[in-house]
Amino acid sequence: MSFSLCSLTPVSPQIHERNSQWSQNAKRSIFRLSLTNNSSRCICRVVEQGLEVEVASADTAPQKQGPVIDTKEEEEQQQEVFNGVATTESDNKALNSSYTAKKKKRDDDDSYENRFKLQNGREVFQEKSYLVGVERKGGAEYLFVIEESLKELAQLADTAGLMVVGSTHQKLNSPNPRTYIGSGKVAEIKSAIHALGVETVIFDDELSAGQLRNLEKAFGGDVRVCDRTALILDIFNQRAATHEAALQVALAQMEYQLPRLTKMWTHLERQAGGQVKGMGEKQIEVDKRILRTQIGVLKKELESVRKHRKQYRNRRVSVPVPVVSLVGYTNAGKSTLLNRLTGATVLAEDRLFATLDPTTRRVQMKNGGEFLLTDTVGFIQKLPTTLVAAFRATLEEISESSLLVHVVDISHPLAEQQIEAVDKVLSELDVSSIPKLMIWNKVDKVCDPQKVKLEAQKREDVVCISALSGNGLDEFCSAVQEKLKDSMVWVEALVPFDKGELLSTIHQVGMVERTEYTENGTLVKAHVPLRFARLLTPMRQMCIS
Ligand SMILES: Nc1nc2c(ncn2[C@@H]2O[C@H](COP(=O)(O)OP(=O)(O)OP(=O)(O)O)[C@@H](O)[C@H]2O)c(=O)[nH]1
Ligand SMILES: [Mg+2]
Repeated sequence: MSFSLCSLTPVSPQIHERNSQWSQNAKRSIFRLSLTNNSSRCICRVVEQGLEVEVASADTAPQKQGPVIDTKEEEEQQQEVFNGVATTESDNKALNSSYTAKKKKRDDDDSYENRFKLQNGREVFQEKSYLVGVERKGGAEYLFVIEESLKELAQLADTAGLMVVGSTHQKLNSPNPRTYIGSGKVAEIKSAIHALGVETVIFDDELSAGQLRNLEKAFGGDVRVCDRTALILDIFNQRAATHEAALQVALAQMEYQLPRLTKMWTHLERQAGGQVKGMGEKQIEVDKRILRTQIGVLKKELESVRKHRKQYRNRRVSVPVPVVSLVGYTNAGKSTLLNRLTGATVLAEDRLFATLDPTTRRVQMKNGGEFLLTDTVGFIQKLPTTLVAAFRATLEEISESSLLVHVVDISHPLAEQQIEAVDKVLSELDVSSIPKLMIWNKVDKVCDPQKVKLEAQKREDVVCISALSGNGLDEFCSAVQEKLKDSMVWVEALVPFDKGELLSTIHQVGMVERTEYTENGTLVKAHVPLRFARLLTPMRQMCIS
């Protein structure tokens, strides 16, 4: 299959990687789409089956510029000024200002070099970004107040490897359909762009294709405009570590991209002096067709990957150990908890969206009981619908669990809003019938842990823990067991002596209340998962007779 170069609106801030700009995932059978918006370096690169299919214009990474000024000459000039060799005051001033300009240029070059940072094991160029938010007048539409939402956006930008140099917000009745913000605000941001050397402007809400285009035009130059969704997609793109996650992210990026493919080819008409009028429009159609084909191919590939995972899951189900899923806001401590309880080594760090792929590990309790614990992708407010849809299949694991453990960072000032945001996503996933347990994590970080613990005791189904220190983990396991018991059925079965392995499975997956040895076998009274109870049916009958 081959794909042609197409011109696309920017999906996200370009994270310039030194040396290997495109090849990070080259061995994976995925489509990798990276974009820049400068018309001179508009690129779409598609990688399939580990092969680079087509590449055009490699002029993407800003080349490191060599020092523009001759340091020696500059030092001599400076000496002359300080030694009073310059004859007149105007000469002095001229030399001074020339020196300042050259020094600034050299500092810029130095800071340019310093802006290459190691990010997720890759060296990336930190673009200077400026954040913009809109607060709706009288609207209780959003969970977070604008300042907090922008703070979170800054965290997202930092996670993506960008350098935030400023931010602003505006109160509006409703967003401007052309530019999202008002014209005065556009002008204000434009001045900030010049003053701060901004390269990317990030909006806290999803922008339409027209708004993106109009804003880029208004800001002028090479300034890139993107929105929260594109930024999150970019982080996911950087973090996707498995084949399935990479496919899901690529699909979400393309679906985000499709409606935004407009009017990018009008430069062709201008170059041809109007003789090829309509050519731009045609090219958009071609681009859209290419993208739709790619989306189709990706969906098929995802389907086959999922089939595989399902088969694996079915095999797992044959041993009916209850599955407990950890859900929660990003950075709440889900992976830390999984690691602590199971000795797993899932990446846990103080960054948003550290985890994308589910990881399942066995938890062995002190009383011999077991359950499987699954760590999942974190949620966030204003989670793009394209992403929820893309990750639906991964999150389906959640819908097959016996219990959902909602992990909350109780030390976070917006813990309550984060709980609401998580509940909102869970309601979209249709998992309301699964029992839930809430964990207030990071209790070691709050000012008054005792007060928080007392508050938790007053509530039903809340346990206080510190995943980091291990405090409260025994209570957590007991609470999980109690909750699991609610979803199990009571059985009394007579297990023949030659079925010893069944007896140990009952101990493993259920909660045994009593065992008695009789002439015909072992009489067991226990709570067991429904699926397993069915397996015991013949023995239950024996018991009844
Ligand atoms: N003080 C304190 N820090 C914690 C605790 N649990 C987790 N953390 C820290 O919180 C940060 C985020 O932890 P993770 O386990 O990566 O959070 P997560 O919920 O898996 O995050 P995502 O994968 O991004 O959704 C890390 O820096 C952890 O060390 C805790 O109980 N106390
Ligand atoms: Mg995690």
